[in-house]
Amino acid sequence: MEAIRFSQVHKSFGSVRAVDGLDLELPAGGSVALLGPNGAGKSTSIGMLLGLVKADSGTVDVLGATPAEAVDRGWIGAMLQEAELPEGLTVKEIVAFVGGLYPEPLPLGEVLEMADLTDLAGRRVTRLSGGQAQRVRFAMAIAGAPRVLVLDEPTAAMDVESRRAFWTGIRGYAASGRTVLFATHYLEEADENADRVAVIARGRAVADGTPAEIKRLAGGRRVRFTLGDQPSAGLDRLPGVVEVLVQGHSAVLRTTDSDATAAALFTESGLRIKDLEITGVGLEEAFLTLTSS
Ligand SMILES: Nc1ncnc2c1ncn2[C@@H]1O[C@H](COP(=O)(O)OP(=O)(O)OP(=O)(O)O)[C@@H](O)[C@H]1O
Repeated sequence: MEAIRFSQVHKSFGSVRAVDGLDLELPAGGSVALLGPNGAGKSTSIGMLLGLVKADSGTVDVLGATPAEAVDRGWIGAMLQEAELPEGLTVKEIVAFVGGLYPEPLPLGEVLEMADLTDLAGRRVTRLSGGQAQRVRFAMAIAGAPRVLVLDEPTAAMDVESRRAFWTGIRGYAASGRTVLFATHYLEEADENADRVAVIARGRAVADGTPAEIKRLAGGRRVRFTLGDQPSAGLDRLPGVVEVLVQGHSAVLRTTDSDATAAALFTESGLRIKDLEITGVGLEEAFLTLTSS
C-alpha cells in the first residue's frame, strides 16, 4: 500500500491555483523529499496531508485513510516550526508528555537519542538555543511513533550542528520502516537525505524518482562562449551536450558534463573559443524545463 496518495488534487486561493491537478503516489517506508521552488504548492499539499487544508477537488489518502482519520489514529506526525514549548518543563518531561498522548509511543530514550537530546534531557526548554529548540520539536513529532512523519522545510531555522543531528535522526527514523516526507527547496538536501524525490512545480508533480534520476534531469551546467560568425554545426555532438542555443554572437551549451564539454570545445570542435564561462543551471530553471516539456 502507498503511504501517501494524491489523486487529481486541486486547491485554489482566490485566483491563485496553489495545487493544480497533483497526482502522486509515495510508497511506505523510507524518506521522500517534496522538492520545488517557492510557491510550487509544497506547503499547501502538506497542509492537506495533515487535514489542515481542504482540497477543492480530488482525494488525498494517508495509508488508505483520509488525512483526518490518519491524524485521529495517531498515524501521522508533523513538526510545527512555530510551536511554543511549554515553559518550566525540561526536555525529557515534554517529550515524555507528548509520547504519553499516543497509544504506542517510542521509548523515551530512543526519541532523545534520535533527536540528539540525550545530553540536554534535564535542561529547561527556556534555556535552549534556537537550533536545540527545533530538535525538541522534532522529538515531539516522533515521540508518538507516527507511521508517516511530515516536515515542512524542517531545517530552515537550524544551525549547522542541529541540522546534522536532525538528518541523522531522520535517516534513523525512516530506516525503521516508517515513512518520512519533507519539503525542501534544495536539491542538495533532497539528494543527501531522501530515498526518493518528488518534484513539484506550479502545483503539479513534474518528476518523481531516485535522487540520482532527479539530479540527472535537473542537474547540468551551462557553457557559454563567443562564437562570432563561426558555424555552430556539430556543437550538439560534443560530449555531455543536451541543448545548444545561439544568442547573438554567443553560443550557450547545456551540458551534463561541463569538464568534458569544455575540453572537447578546445580539442575537437575546430573553433576558436573566446570568453568561455561555465555556470550552474539553477534548479528553478531546471524545474521550468521539466514543467514545459
Ligand atoms: N492561505 C493562502 N491564501 C492565499 N494564497 C495562498 C495561501 N496559501 C498559499 N497561497 C499561495 O499558493 C501558492 C502555493 O503556495 P505554497 O505555500 O503551497 O507553496 P510552497 O511550495 O510551499 O512555497 P514556499 O517554498 O515558498 O513555502 C503560492 O502562490 C501562495 O502565495
